[in-house]
This record gives sequence, C-alpha cells and structure tokens, in this order.
Amino acid sequence: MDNSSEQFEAARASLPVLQNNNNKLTRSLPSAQSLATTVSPGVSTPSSWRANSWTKGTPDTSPPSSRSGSPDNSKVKYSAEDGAATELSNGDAHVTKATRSICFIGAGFVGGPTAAIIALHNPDITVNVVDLNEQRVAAWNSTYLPIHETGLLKVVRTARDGTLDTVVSLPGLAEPVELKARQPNLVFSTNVVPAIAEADIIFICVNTPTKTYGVGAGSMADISAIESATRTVAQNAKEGAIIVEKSTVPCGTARVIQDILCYYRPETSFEVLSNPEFLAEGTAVENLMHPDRILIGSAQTLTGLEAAAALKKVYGAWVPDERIVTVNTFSSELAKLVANAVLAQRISNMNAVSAICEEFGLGADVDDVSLAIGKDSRVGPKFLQAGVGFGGSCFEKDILNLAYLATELHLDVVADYWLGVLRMNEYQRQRYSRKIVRELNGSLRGKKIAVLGFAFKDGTNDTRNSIAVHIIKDLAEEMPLDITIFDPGCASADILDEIQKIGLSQIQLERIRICTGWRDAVQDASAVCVLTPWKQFRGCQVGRTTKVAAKSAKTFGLSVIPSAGETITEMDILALEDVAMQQTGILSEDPLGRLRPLSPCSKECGDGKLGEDIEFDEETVDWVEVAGMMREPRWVFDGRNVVDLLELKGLGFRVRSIGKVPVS
Ligand SMILES: NC(=O)c1ccc[n+]([C@@H]2O[C@H](COP(=O)([O-])OP(=O)(O)OC[C@H]3O[C@@H](n4cnc5c(N)ncnc54)[C@H](O)[C@@H]3O)[C@@H](O)[C@H]2O)c1
Ligand SMILES: O=c1ccn([C@@H]2O[C@H](COP(=O)(O)OP(=O)(O)O[C@H]3O[C@H](CO)[C@@H](O)[C@H](O)[C@H]3O)[C@@H](O)[C@H]2O)c(=O)[nH]1
Repeated sequence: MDNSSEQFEAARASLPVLQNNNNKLTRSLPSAQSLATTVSPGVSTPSSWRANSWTKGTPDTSPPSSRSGSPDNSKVKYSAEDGAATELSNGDAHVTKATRSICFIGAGFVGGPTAAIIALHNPDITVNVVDLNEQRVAAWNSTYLPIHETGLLKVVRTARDGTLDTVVSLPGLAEPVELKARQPNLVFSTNVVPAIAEADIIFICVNTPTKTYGVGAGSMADISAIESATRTVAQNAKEGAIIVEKSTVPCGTARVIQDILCYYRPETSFEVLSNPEFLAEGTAVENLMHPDRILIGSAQTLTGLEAAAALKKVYGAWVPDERIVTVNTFSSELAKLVANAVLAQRISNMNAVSAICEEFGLGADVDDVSLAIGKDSRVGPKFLQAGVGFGGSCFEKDILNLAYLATELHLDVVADYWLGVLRMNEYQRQRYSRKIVRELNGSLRGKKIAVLGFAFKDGTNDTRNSIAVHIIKDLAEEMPLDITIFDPGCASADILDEIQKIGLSQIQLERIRICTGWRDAVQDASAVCVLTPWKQFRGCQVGRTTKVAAKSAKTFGLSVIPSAGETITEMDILALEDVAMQQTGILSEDPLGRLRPLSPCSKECGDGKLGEDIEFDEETVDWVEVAGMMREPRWVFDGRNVVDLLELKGLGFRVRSIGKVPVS
C-alpha cells in the first residue's frame, strides 16, 4: 500500500461501520404554531443507518467505446442519434450494484458544495471529495471553508462531522422526538487514487478555463484538467463505475472521456454521463437544495439509461422527480453552454437599452423598461438588471466555448451572434470607464478614486474574472493619485492576486490600495465607483441580522413535517429547526443542538488566504458620512444601480447610474 493509500485508509477507518437499520422516527408532531422548544443534545441512542441501493438487473453488456487511436474499436459503434457508444457484443456481465461510494474530483466552487449536499441527503453513501490542492483540502477540513456560501458550513459540518444523538422535547408533543446520531459520510482529502478506486459514481468537477495558449487561445475551453482527471479515473476506477461530467465542457467531451477510458481499459465497461451544474455563486446552497432542474445526459442505450437512473436515484433523495430531466449526452452538454449564453444575453439586452436611455436624455429609465418587459410571463423578471456588465468565471468562458463550437462547424454567423453578447458586455464596461474620466474633466491625475465592490456579484468571495478588475485597469491607465478598493466579502490577498494579473506597471500598481473598511476607501476620494451590488452599499440602513438565522429561514424554509412513522430526512430536520427557531425566537445555526462542537482551528486550517476568516463585513455604508469625507463635487458612479438617487442628491452628490437620467 503506498503512502496515499495508507492515509486514505486511516481517514476511512475513522468513519463508522454502516448498519442497515433505517433511520426511522416514530413520533407525532403538532402544528408549527403550537410548538415551543426545549432540546437535549447528546442523549445517547444507538446510531442507525439507512441502506439505499440501486440494482442493475439486466446484463451489463456495454463494452467501452473507442475510436481511432484506441486499442480496440472493433466492438463499438456510435449511435447516430446521440453519438454515444452502444454495445455490439461481449454481453456476459450481469452486475448488481449498490451506490455506496461517490467520488468528487475537484473540491472547488462546484465540487465542494455539490458533494456536501449530495452527502447530506444520502447519509448511507460515503462521499469522498478529492483535490490536488492540499491547502484547499485543509480548508475544507477546517472551520473556515475555502469558499463562502450562505448555509454551507452547517451542511458540511452535518455531513463531514456527523451529528449527536438528540432528544427534542416540544410542548404539545405526545412524546419526545429522538433524532438519531448521524455518522460522518463526507470526506475531503488529497488521496485521489483510493477514492476513485472505491467509487461507484465518479464526478469530474475540475476547472475548464478558456485556453490561453496555442490553438484556440482566447476562445476554446482548456479541457486538460478533464483529460488528466480522466486518465487517473481510467487507471483506477473499478469496473462498472459511472463517470459523470459535472464540469462545464465543450459539446462532445463525453466522447473524449470515453476514448481515454477505452484506451486505458479496453476490456472494461464504463458509462459516461453529462450532469452539468447550474448553481450560481452566492446562492449555491439554495440552488442545490431547491434546483430548478437537474439535467442528466446519457447514452440512449440500456446501460446508458441504467446509469442515468442510478444517478437520478442519488438526486431523488431530495429533488422531486419532475425536476430531474433526462436527455441524451450531447444535448445535455450543449444545454449547459446555451443556458449561460441565454442568461448573459438577457443582461446584454438591457445593457444595450441602458445606453439608449442615457443618451436619449428625456428620462427613459432602464429599470422601468426592465420592470415593464419582465411582467410579460413569456419574458419573466430575472436577469434583466442593467449594470456595468456581467463578470464571473462562467458566462464569458461558456459563450466563447459555444461560439468556438459554431466556428468549428463553419457557422460563422451563429458564432458572431453569440459573440455579440460579449461585445456588448465589453462596450458597457468601457462606456462606464470613459464616463468617469469624462465627468472628471478628462483627467484623473491628482485625484483619488474609491472602488466599492470587487467581487463579480454580491454574496460571494470569488474574485475571478470580476468586472472591477478591468475597470481598475482602465482607471489606473489614467494615472490617478490613488485607487482604493473595498469589498465586504473578498479577501485582500485574492483581490491583489487578480490585480497583479492585469499587466499594470509597477508605478500603477503602487497607486492601488486595498482597504479593510469603506471609510478608509472613500476618505478624500473625488469619486466613488460602486461595482458590486452588495446590500451594504444601498444607502438605506440594512438591519444587522444574525447571518445563520437569516440563512435558515431563507434557505430552508418551513417544509412539511413528516407524519408519524415516516422516515425523517435532513429536509424534515431543517423544517423542525425552523419551527424551533420560530417558537423560541432564538436564531441559531444549531437550534436542536445536533451539531458536534467544532475543533479549534489549528495550522491545518491553512496558513494562507484559504484559511482566513472570510465572513462578510456587514456594516452598511453611511452615505451621510461619506458626503463629509469626500472631496467636492462628490461624484458617485453607480455601476449597479443600487444607491438611492434622491437620497444621494439630497446629500449633495453628483450621481451617474446605468441607464438613468444624471442626477445634478
Ligand atoms: N463556479 C461556478 O459557479 C460554476 C457553476 C457551474 C458550473 N461550473 C463549472 O464547474 C467546473 C469547476 O468549476 P469551479 O468553479 O468549481 O472550479 P475551481 O477552480 O473552483 O475548482 C476546480 C478544482 O479542481 C481541482 N483539480 C484540477 N485538476 C484536478 C485533478 N486532476 N485531480 C484533482 N483535482 C483537480 C483544482 O485544484 C480545483 O480545486 C468548471 O467547468 C466550471 O465551468 C462552475
Ligand atoms: O440581471 C442581472 C443578473 C446578473 N448580472 C451579473 O451577471 C454576472 C453573473 O451572475 P450570476 O449568473 O448570478 O452568477 P454566476 O455564479 O456567474 O452563475 C452563472 O454561471 C454559473 C456557472 O456556469 C451557472 O451555473 C449559473 O446558472 C449562472 O447563473 C454577475 O456579474 C452579475 O452581477 C447582471 O448584470 N444582471
């Protein structure tokens, strides 16, 4: 056994032996209104576990697909309909499988939260999340997760650390409710090989950035991490393991994965599914808990459909059947790219309209236009918010990916159509930067510019591909005295990393300063640029809420409490927690006292940016105070239309918003 296998076995040994008793709760519960809560954590009852298995009752006869270059392509053909491999021969395997173990390769923004939610709802399945990045894994194992998502720490603590036996006594209950201890079933590690080897289902969740070199630089997706992960899968996965593309990939990547699998394991059968992720950062837990849809693409063969059914069962633990959509593999891959392109297009539509509103000068307001058209049920209100442009790690990359596909297919008009969405985005950003320079009399020399908001959206600490970084570059080229940046959610080190990538000169870099509070940022500034729609910037006093409690109420809601005798699920427990909080009026992350105490964070938490506390700064910007701190004539360039125009006008600011009549 090599070193990593030993570490893996040690981590696995710390997990409990699973038993097959259903985690059932027999009790009667009164209505939410009649409850008041007292809870007794730590009361010992025997731990129990549910078994959840799926059966492949039909012969598993599908040989690996292959194409030229693969060692054995004699037994395989491709279906004209979906391009997936179908079997021709070798129909002797008859396998009965139970999903006991899932492996996620890539503990990033998608892999970590998705694995945690799957583990939460499938306590009988061990979910191993592996990554090559030791620091990131250490952070996932600490009290300070590497990404900030509302509600995520609690989900991770529940699945990763397990819970205590708890007896909940509620006035009105015929008898106390026993919540049996939950055993840990979520493991983060760097032990890639053993986790793959034991998995029944393997999710590939690695990064797929736009290529920055060679053929297709600046437009094609770089799938080298997918290839690398697939090679490790091919060499180590057990026979019959289902491989799931969770990353966003170019259409046709399932075939690349099949080829690699077939090259390394020509005699072994693997199904490759497409299961793209639609979560948005900042709302990941909410999106994963209540997805609009789960999309599963598979080969339209018996074994392909069986694999899709197995994956569907995993999601079925909490997602209603009608929300799980099954299609063929390549429709699924393409749908992910198109989903992002269409969302981004809606934003570009309104950004284009905002330019008309600003130049028109008669008072047409882009927000009014959005409101009016969004009321049409055929259009809907979402993703019509004009602003300084969309950022983030997905929209631009995925539109480039889609356009590249069209170009490769010699569909230049189609490629150009989608690239127009990106051109509009860039135009909007440049329009904003130029407006700042123009309004400040054509020069920023000797002036301090304050940037409020660096993250590409509010509610996240992700600094990748933020619009702010491009605007900071535009402004830095004007050689201002100082550019100060404040973001209530992003770590200073992450902001600095991004700024260092944009090719500024040393002298330009020296004039940029990252501040830890808004006061420091705006002191003596000639202009304030609002680039992220954080609620803290809105200009009205947003009450300071307990983050945990706000999350519980919003994220999980008060779902139906199960009837006596039904199996209690994590969703039911979340509903119970809401009841407890509503009845006691005490907002808590752990109102039933189930969670195990957190271990003090040691240096294993990571000594760099991943381990630092990334809780958001909740302090609201006080525009009255800002007015007293800025230099006349107090410019505010609101790139997200978040400030209260009339309030700021009353305070003597000159405000420029997106798609609105200028104020003063
Ligand atoms: N971020 C989002 O909101 C989002 C939403 C939907 C889909 N996606 C897609 O999901 C994919 C992952 O995105 P992300 O934001 O989670 O990326 P990320 O960069 O946060 O995480 C990817 C992780 O994969 C790890 N990794 C790379 N190669 C590996 C290997 N061979 N073995 C083990 N680990 C490896 C990296 O170390 C990294 O931690 C991308 O294709 C992205 O387009 C992202
Ligand atoms: O009306 C709007 C809505 C969003 N944005 C901007 O658009 C960008 C992207 O926002 P959002 O889509 O909310 O966040 P992402 O995390 O990038 O999520 C997108 O990209 C993910 C990765 O593929 C997908 O999974 C999600 O479904 C998709 O919404 C941000 O800069 C927002 O400020 C606007 O300007 N106007």
